[in-house]
Amino acid sequence: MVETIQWTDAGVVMIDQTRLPRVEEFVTCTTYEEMAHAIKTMVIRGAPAIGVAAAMGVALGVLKADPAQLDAEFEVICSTLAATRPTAVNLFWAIDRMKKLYTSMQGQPIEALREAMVKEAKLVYLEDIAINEAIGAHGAPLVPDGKTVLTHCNAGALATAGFGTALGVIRAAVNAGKNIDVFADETRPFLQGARLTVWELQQDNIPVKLITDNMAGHFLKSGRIGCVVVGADRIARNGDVANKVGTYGVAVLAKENGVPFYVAAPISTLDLTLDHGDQIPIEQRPSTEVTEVFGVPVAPENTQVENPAFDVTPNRYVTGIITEKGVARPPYEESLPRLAQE
Ligand SMILES: CSC[C@H]1O[C@H](OP(=O)(O)O)[C@H](O)[C@@H]1O
Repeated sequence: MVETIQWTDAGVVMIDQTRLPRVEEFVTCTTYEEMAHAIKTMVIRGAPAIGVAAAMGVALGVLKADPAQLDAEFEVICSTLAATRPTAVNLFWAIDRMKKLYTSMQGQPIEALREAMVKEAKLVYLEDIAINEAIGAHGAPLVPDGKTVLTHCNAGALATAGFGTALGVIRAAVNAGKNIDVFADETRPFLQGARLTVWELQQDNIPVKLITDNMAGHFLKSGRIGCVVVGADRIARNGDVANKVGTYGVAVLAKENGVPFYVAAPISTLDLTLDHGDQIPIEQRPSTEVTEVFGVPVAPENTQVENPAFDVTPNRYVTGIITEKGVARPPYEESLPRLAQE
């Protein structure tokens, strides 16, 4: 299993996901500023993974903060990390969790605070792996045996602390003895599918084929796809799902062809403060992600670009939302809050 991120005595070590699959290179962050940069530049990416990274980034910041300016510096640490990427709610969930711990330790010696912060960040990491395994266990029975699973982007070990959410469901189905293979959408423009999902599944010897994004409809119509399983970055209380751009199109084509469309995500991806998905902030990313591939231009100079990193899939296209506490079914306004409270 690939190691996405690790807390070490030398700093937080993570595989540089901008270099995969050609280069397996690691980055070590020793400050919260370096961690913020790693999140913003997608050295580490994926909703749960950037939540873990943010928690570790807060701990790094507290380790180096000036005890005489602690409250002011802690605020800057959290706001800097919160400003990195707007869509994945896991980032804000993790920062809020570290803030609650900080508040609960007011007046305690700096050494005790630092130790508690590091311990909490490590706990966020360990809990995420267990959560993903539970998501896998709930999702595996939903995967039709003997068929192909279509997935979009990367919601695997590389998008989490380990095991993955959508790929966790796939891993659990394979571990349960199901005879399945995977079609991975390349997922332009950042190519998480081509560069990360294919690489991950090959590491686990799970049969995977790469398809281009514009092939999804053809295969969904073919009868070959047993189900679609994707991750999520933020889910509103009505079950609208923000995920990597292109997910919406896959979901509509899945419904058109009667293919179940599942979203696999931890409860920490729910944003029950939002009534519907149109309220979810959509990150706009640099034009060069669209006009270049590994620095090679694929469009004329000065090409104007739109590059929304996510889109929102309305709940009517979502067959079920697989969480660590079970599978939510429509009406999501009732099932999601109930699951979140369990
Ligand atoms: C485990 S869900 C990961 C989720 O995050 C990805 O976005 P990005 O690669 O930009 O961080 C994508 O939406 C995945 O579904």
